[in-house]
Amino acid sequence: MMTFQQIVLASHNAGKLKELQAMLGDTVQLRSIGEFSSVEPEETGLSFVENAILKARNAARISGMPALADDSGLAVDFLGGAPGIYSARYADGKGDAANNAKLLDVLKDVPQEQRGAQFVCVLALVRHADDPLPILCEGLWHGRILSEASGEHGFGYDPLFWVPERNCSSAELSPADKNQISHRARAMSLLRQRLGLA
Ligand SMILES: O=P(O)(O)OP(=O)(O)OP(=O)(O)OC[C@H]1O[C@@H](n2cnc3c(O)ncnc32)[C@H](O)[C@@H]1O
Ligand SMILES: [Mg+2]
Repeated sequence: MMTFQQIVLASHNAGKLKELQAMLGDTVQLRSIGEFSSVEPEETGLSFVENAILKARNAARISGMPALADDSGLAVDFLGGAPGIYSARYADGKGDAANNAKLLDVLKDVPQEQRGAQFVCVLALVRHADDPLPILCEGLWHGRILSEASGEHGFGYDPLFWVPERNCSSAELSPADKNQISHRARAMSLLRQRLGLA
């Protein structure tokens, strides 16, 4: 069993840090890569897996600590899986509100039954920058894209993501509830098993 007291989280997204730390509890402390560097690596991979590994290696190199990365995004069926790995950059780096506005606009004439989508999360954990065997865990969360934003919790695309098992948007879930059922929760549950924390 691998034991870690502190891991650097290879993410500049405060929402991810909050969710992942809540899921890990106090057995492992996540430290943000923002404590070490404000430079974000270019996400040049063609898959969630490649980008997660790239971010984890970069953070381990900068911090000298074991590193966990989360590469995630929203895959919309009608758009052939877009924005996918480009979710953060969908509106050319203008941020969450612009990403959401663009998605609503692109789907404006698409009927409900064709608005299926899934959130994807890949977690990659490396013990050091050149780790030849990163631990990889993935999680999917199936839902639908709403035709208008709803809810104040969460971050990113949460206000547009309808959660069928709860009959509300992801941004209407309490943080604790989202952390039980989300794509990130599923990936983290697998990671906890791999680390012997489950
Ligand atoms: O790369 P880091 O620094 O971790 O932070 P990021 O926000 O750029 O993260 P990604 O590159 O993985 O892009 C993920 C995109 O998917 C969105 N996303 C991921 N998980 C989400 C969630 O649980 N709820 C809403 N949106 C989410 C998020 O807002 C981004 O637009
Ligand atoms: Mg990113």
